[in-house]
Amino acid sequence: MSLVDDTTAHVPSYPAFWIALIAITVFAVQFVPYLLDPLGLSSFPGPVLAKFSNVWLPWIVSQNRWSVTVDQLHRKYGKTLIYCGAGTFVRLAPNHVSIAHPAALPAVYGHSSGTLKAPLYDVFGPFRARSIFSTRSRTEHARKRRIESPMFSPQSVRALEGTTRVHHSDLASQWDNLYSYVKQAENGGSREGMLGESAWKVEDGRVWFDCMPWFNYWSFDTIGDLAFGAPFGMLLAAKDTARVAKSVKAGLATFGTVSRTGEFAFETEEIPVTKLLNKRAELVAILGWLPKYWQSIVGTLAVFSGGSNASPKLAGLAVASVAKRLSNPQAREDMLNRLLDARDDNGEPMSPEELSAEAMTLIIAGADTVANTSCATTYYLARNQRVQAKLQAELDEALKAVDSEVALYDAVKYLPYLDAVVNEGLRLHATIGAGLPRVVPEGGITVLGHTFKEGTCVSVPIYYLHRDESIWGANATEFYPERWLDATGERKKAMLDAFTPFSVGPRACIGRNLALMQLHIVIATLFRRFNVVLESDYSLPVQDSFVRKPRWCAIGIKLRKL
Ligand code: HEM
Repeated sequence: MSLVDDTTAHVPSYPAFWIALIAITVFAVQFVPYLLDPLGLSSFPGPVLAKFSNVWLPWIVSQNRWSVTVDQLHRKYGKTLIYCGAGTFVRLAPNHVSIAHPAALPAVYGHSSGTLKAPLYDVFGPFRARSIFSTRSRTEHARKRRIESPMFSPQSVRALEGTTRVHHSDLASQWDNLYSYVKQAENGGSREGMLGESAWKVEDGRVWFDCMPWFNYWSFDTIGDLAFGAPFGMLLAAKDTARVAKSVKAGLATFGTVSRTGEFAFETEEIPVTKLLNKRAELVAILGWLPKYWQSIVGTLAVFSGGSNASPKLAGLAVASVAKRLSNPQAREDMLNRLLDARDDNGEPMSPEELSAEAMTLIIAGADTVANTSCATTYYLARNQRVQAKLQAELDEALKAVDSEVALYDAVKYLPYLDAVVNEGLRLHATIGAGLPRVVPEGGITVLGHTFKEGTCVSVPIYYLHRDESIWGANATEFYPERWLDATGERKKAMLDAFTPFSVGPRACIGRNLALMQLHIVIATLFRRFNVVLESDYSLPVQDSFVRKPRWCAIGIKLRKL
């Protein structure tokens, strides 16, 4: 009798066996569908790896080249006329086609398209309950949209202006504080230092600092106040910080029994909100494109631990924001009221988890996007002194009778040059630059003469549409607000058809009116008060992960003579 179990003797242990097994598996999983082409996409051009593998797109995203690569591919294949559509259609994955044409916007995103959000959106929420942004169910989305739309109607947004003013004013005051270091330096004071977490230096009669964190402080405080009746306190502390629930589960459990003293009924901790948000954004933009079985493996890799750890902490922020607001029943009307009053078809209110999911969407979708757009617009204005001077002349004239450091929306809403500046910032930066992926419904859809089968993923790349020379002219990559004022007739129509910073259709941005108000007021307030220049003629460094976030933006400011 053998003392060893030799039943494994038939299993070859040499590497060739395993290599062969992996090769056969890869062939079966990737090449067979490629060869069979069940979605009929073989005629569309694209990178070879993208045609048979789901790894190409997440790889590009991980290299921080998402919008730019898609843009380059459309241009590349546009020059190779042998392909159908001459650059309009590019295959980004075995089942995904990017369609770079304004006419594709209504076909892919419009009310009658019938498309649904793609599985990418499954990775966005840390809660089991879906938010208005992350849900892929049409019925659930329609219910949430009905509840939340009135919060963002033009009238409701106008009513919020008063609450936002204090934060515009705090931002301007903090930049005044920074500028006061110039005078102090002239009187022998220090030439560099810190205001909160913001490093500054004095040179050439200006104070120099990175403005990106300041736009974050301002924007997050504003949304905190609008949504939950209190700012996070970032702007006054000049610090990327907020108090969050240490354990989401413990936080959620207190919602029904929350204390009325303003004290949290659970353990809390301080977190650097925007730093964690950026880490999480990097990770979800990669994970979202991977098949489900890869997501759980990749998410645990040490290299992504920052992003993985960020998710529960940001969920803790939503939980703490809701809990704090619930502890103050006397709070003025805010967005949370609307969510609290909402009832489903069975008369049931939102669960604590659903409330938190919506709160997190409001914080992230509302604050991050506005901060990034404001920063990018500031960059372009600082880089273009001609444009800045022209804007300031318009603001000086329009606001000469206004006795307030913060611009009133009524006074700046219809200023043509300011409006053109805001549009140009949204166009050129393309805060959400990627194509937003949608799944083709049963029966298929036809876009620009091509019928896509059920289950195909289609998207329209915003960054490309905003820079297409055939629409915007040879100077498409320049910051040139005049284009909005000079264009008329067919040309203006073509521009408006391609301009889609907030997307279109039933899943378009719900906060558009609020975003436009915020952008008009903050640009008018800061540029009327300060002349802003860049440290050098650098390109704006951007983290391109779903939202395009400036990584930093070093500027020098000087108080204008008002
Ligand atoms: C410059 C600022 C902003 C830009 C460029 C922007 C852009 C967008 C875009 C392109 C979408 C569609 C996303 C998709 O289909 O995946 C979207 C959706 C959304 N945005 Fe905004 N947004 C901005 C500001 C805001 C603000 C201020 C809020 C609210 C406080 C907000 C709340 C939302 C929500 C809740 C959705 C999901 C809507 C739905 O699915 O029904 N956004 N946004």
